[in-house]
Amino acid sequence: MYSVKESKHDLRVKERCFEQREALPGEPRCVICGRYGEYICDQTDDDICSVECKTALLARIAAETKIPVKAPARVKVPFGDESFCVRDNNFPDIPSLHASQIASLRNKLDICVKGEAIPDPIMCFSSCGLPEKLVHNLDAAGYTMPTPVQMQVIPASISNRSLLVSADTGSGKTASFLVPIIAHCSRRELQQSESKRGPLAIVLAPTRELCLQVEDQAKVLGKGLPFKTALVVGGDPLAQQIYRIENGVELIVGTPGRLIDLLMKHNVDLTDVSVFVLDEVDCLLERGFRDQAMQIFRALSCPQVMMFSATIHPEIEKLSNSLLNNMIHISCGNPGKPNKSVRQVVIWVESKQKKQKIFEIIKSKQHFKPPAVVFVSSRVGADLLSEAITAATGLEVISIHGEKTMKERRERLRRFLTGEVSVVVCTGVLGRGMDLVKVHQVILFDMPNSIDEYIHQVGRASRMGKEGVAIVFVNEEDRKLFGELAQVLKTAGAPIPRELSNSKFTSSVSLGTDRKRKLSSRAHS
Ligand SMILES: Nc1ncnc2c1ncn2[C@@H]1O[C@H](COP(=O)(O)OP(=O)(O)OP(=O)(O)O)[C@@H](O)[C@H]1O
Repeated sequence: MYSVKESKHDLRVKERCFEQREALPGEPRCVICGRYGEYICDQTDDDICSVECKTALLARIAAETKIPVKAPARVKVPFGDESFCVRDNNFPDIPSLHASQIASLRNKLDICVKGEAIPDPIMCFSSCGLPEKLVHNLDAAGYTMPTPVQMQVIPASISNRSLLVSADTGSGKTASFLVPIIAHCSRRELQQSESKRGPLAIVLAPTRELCLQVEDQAKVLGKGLPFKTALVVGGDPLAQQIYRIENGVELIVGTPGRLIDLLMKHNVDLTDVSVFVLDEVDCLLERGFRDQAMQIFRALSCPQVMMFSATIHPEIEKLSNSLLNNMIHISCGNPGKPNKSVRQVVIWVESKQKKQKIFEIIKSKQHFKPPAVVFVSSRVGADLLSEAITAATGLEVISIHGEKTMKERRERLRRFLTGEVSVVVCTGVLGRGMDLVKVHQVILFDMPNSIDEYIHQVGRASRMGKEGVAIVFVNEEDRKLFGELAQVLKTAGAPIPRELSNSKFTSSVSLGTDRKRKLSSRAHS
């Protein structure tokens, strides 16, 4: 079946991928998971680490008869040092793990779960009967292996359970809800006639930019499948959005206000909507958005609800428990804290000195690491600061905020993402959810209003565990956040400016206790 290449110390063939050690430099690597390629798969001559990965390899080859089989590069799993392959319905010959083993794997992956009968995490995207084309699209997008949040959320979602998911910024939450949505939508197409094509899923997000990004990603992952999307955000002509929906779409991605507007003015049939996602749920359930989000929820008939954020408070848990039955709570990594991969550099700068300070940073070859995002607290401030930086440094700097037209916002974001301009000054519109992959530096020129927004803005400096830096200006005006900020810095081992630690607004808060936002229980299954 397979040859044992090197097994002097342990003659037992490794059944499972996680039993295998990491490969040392120069050693063969498993073509599936990148661990030590201890064996050779006879059928392919590829290096593999275990029976499990051999089965995965053969299944992949069988599934990809039309697609040339390539040996994937070593998979980099960003959180924790290991990736695990657990149970896969496609590979019945692999013995399933006991509940205690699953619990231990979740522990190692930093996945916490709460709820009844929680499905096991999956090992790869070809599990759970996802359409072949979707698996191919994931692979083509470079998603060789699911991230921990995807490992747990995808099977839980496919089992039709409502979910409340908290996971670090940049950990892959978007695909964790898009993959099951696309799989679900593709299934409907097979069963229903072309003439009946009301939407099947709605994703709500708080900003237009985030909706654009989610819709773009949905299109990439759903390419070639019978899966159409509609973007419903303010600033774009409503008539076009209605036309698109009337012509049949599977997924609507939108902001709450525009979606309500559309639903009130037009008769959109929501009967078939069975999946409702609230991305950045804590923001969507805050005053301002909550009524609109609830109005949309009530217009649906018992949908599966999936809620996501890097910052979920107990009140959100309480609210969701009161609205939904038999929910699963999933927490991955260290939600409720700034991403560990971002170095936080907090500097005490008096308000009058802030501009001078940012000019110095941007002029400094040592400190300026473009492309960079600068966060400010007001729209006027964004315009003024972008102009001032241009005047002082000669760099072209653009601003993005809610007062710009949608056309301008799109165009400016495009110029920033394509590298045409290297600095963007913005309000919170880019603070949450935005996947600014090339950005490794953010500057919080103004502290945001809450420590949660701080966590999200800092998170723009790192995706998938890449290292980044957040430079943060603070002064006495931010005193209401001193306690929480000092605690967050202490937990991260980041230096705390003397003025901040000596402030009476900081000292009233104990720096000894960690912010506890994780689910209280680990792996109940
Ligand atoms: N399985 C995967 N393999 C490789 N890259 C992935 C995978 N899943 C997601 N990514 C990439 O990781 C990055 C972060 O993903 P995503 O934007 O979904 O994070 P997030 O958890 O929603 O973050 P945030 O809380 O900041 O919104 C994206 O660039 C995405 O393309």
